[in-house]
Amino acid sequence: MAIQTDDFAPAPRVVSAAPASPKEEAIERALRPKLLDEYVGQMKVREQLEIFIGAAKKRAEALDHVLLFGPPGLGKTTLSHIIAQELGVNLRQTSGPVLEKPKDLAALLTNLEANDVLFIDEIHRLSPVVEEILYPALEDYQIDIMIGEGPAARSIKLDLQPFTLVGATTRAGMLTNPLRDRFGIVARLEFYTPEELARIVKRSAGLLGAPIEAEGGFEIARRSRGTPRIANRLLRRVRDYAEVKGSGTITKTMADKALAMLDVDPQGFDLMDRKLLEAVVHRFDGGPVGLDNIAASIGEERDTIEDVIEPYLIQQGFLQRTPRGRVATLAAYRHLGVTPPTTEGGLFGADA
Ligand SMILES: Nc1ncnc2c1ncn2[C@@H]1O[C@H](COP(=O)(O)OP(=O)(O)OP(=O)(O)O)[C@@H](O)[C@H]1O
Ligand SMILES: [Mg+2]
Repeated sequence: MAIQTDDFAPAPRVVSAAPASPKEEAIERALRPKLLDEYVGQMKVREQLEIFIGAAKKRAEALDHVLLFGPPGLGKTTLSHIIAQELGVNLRQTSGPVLEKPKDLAALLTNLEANDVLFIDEIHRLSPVVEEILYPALEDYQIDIMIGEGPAARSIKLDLQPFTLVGATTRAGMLTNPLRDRFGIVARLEFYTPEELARIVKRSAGLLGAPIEAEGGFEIARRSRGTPRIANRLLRRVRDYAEVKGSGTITKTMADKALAMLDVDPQGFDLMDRKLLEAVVHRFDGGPVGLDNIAASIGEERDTIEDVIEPYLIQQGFLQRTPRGRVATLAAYRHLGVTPPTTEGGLFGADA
């Protein structure tokens, strides 16, 4: 039997929101809902899309361009596939950093059939020259390409089939204005509630053939940082645990024990979350502290902190982003079991 190195590689971070390995990506694909109706949560986005997709289909037109943004693992890629599926068209998939030259994008665009979906992941990382090509394509379904070289070079216009661009990004703020303005539908994905995640866990357990009790599922859901990717990952780890240490059924006790072993605390925070909170509280007196200082202090990339770790801590009210830097909230002190400072002029006095 072939050994997959990946089976032995230490998991970088059990609640990291990025797919851990090619193997995990394959499992994710299998768990991905295929239709809008199976897509749990994100009511607002789903409602919008249902209407706009219905209308586009009725008129046999291309759907307006869609921008999906939100933290990793919330279902952007999944949604892009669903959009194509619901429209009944092909999906072509690429990503910002992969499109190095204008001709890379031109090749994709000219191969699209009428009303197809082009999905560009990490669209904030498109190079400016490639982005230039995209503007007229989005607006008039046309591209300008250069033929020949030197003095003989000339630019010709090519007509494209009408198409829908679906762009995904973890950072809408990093898109240039002209690009952002060309999306007719802009959808922000939100963290999921524990109830929604419990539905996802239940569905995934069914697909994986893993017996699960409602309370076991809810425990996993509650500790998944609001993120379906993490919920599915924890589910698989808890299943392993229940198979080895229990009868195979995922009960609340099994979930509790497995998650404690994985260092996921009852709030769903993992070591990195706690490290960040501890750094802000202990080393920087609760803040305000700049991102670079936090990054240096916990040995993590700035981008990872901003895209992956912080959004959930902020959404849960443990951390605040202020113009002067990051500030730990009372909830953070409480979570770490540390008495918050009561000084006037201190953190909770000065700005109040
Ligand atoms: N609304 C949902 N309902 C059910 N499952 C979901 C939902 N959203 C995401 N998932 C599951 O979570 C996994 C991760 O989702 P997806 O890959 O779409 O995230 P993403 O936002 O594209 O992440 P990234 O920013 O890392 O690209 C998918 O495999 C899918 O099974
Ligand atoms: Mg994705």
